[in-house]
Amino acid sequence: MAALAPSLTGARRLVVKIGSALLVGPTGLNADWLRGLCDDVADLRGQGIDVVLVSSGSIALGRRVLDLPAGALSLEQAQAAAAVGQIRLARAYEEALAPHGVKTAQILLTLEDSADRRRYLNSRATLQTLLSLGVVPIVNENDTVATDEIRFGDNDRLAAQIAVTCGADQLLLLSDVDGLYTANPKTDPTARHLPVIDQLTPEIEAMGGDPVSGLSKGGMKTKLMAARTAIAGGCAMAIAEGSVLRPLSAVIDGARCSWFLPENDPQLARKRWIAAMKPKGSLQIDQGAADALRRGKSLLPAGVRVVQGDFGRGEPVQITGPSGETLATGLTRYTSDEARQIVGHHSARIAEILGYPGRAALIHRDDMAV
Ligand SMILES: Nc1ncnc2c1ncn2[C@@H]1O[C@H](COP(=O)(O)OP(=O)(O)O)[C@@H](O)[C@H]1O
Ligand SMILES: N[C@@H](CCC(=O)OP(=O)(O)O)C(=O)O
Repeated sequence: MAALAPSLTGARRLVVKIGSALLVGPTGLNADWLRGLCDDVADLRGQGIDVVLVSSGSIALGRRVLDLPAGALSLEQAQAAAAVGQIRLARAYEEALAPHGVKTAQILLTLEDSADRRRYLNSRATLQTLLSLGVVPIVNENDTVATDEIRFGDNDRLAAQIAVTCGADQLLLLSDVDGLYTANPKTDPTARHLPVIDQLTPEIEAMGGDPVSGLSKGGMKTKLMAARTAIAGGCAMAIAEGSVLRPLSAVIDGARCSWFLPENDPQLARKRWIAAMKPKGSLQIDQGAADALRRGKSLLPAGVRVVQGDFGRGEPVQITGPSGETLATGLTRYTSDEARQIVGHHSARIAEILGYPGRAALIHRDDMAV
């Protein structure tokens, strides 16, 4: 059965969620661990995989800085701790990724941001743009305003929402447990590990218990809720033990984990998602390019005749045929200004025309719904 599990190196876009207990230890931030994680992230980026990090830890970090007593915090204390901890958390990621030449961005969201259409579209566009610029976004809940989220602790679900929002094909929850067991393994010695879950049955859902660790919020319950969101959106989800020094390498090398398989084909889900986007502009292509698209090829600048509209990298554009008929929607790898300069030219001339190197395709096949 384990043969069915996807591989992280096969991901196109990967979201990794980091639980508080991994990042923050008794003496504060686990700096060596964070460095190892970021080494892994940089390796994956180097392989052309987009990476988004959803990181918990602001409250755990902030409460140490503020010397707050052990045990449950009041809502106000938790919000104050989050405000203090988040600034350090974001800085720590920035410092660990900068030596690899990887840029970072901080995104703070609440669950309401995905419920409100305009805010959802804005956050999606920002994420897309950051990813198309090669940035690794560091996402957390906006704990200082999201009271419910603090009470329920929702970074597992937030991560799943982010994964679906940005069209990720894999979501990895790094936790203090190496996957889903038939019962909580910390309290039930008979609990059995489940390597691959291909359907979220009521029996599976009933296995999700609360956390035991004092720093964590959601336990297995919110991870199963996250799985529901992710797999329905065509995104495979894994739960892995993350405390080893290079946690992503460990998963790649076969460390035990649980995979939840997507209900829909991730490529198909992504294509549907692209097809539903409102185009920011259009590209009229010639007959040769239209034929190539039908044969499953990417769109090269040489086959484009006219560029219309004003769009940025990673934004949706409509592709029309020689007589103006709609052929596809795709995410462009060049801005409208760049596209206007390179269309009609062979891809080998892109660097010479723009003054910097770029991708051969104007729209890659994977980013196109025909
Ligand atoms: N069926 C289960 N399988 C595995 N872990 C479970 C299960 N039910 C409850 N748990 C608990 O969930 C914990 C993981 O969730 P949590 O502590 O919230 O992690 P994180 O901080 O990574 O979000 C485990 O350490 C375990 O105590
Ligand atoms: N947003 C909160 C964490 C909430 C949460 O989900 O925590 P965890 O169960 O450790 O992933 C914080 O940064 O402290």
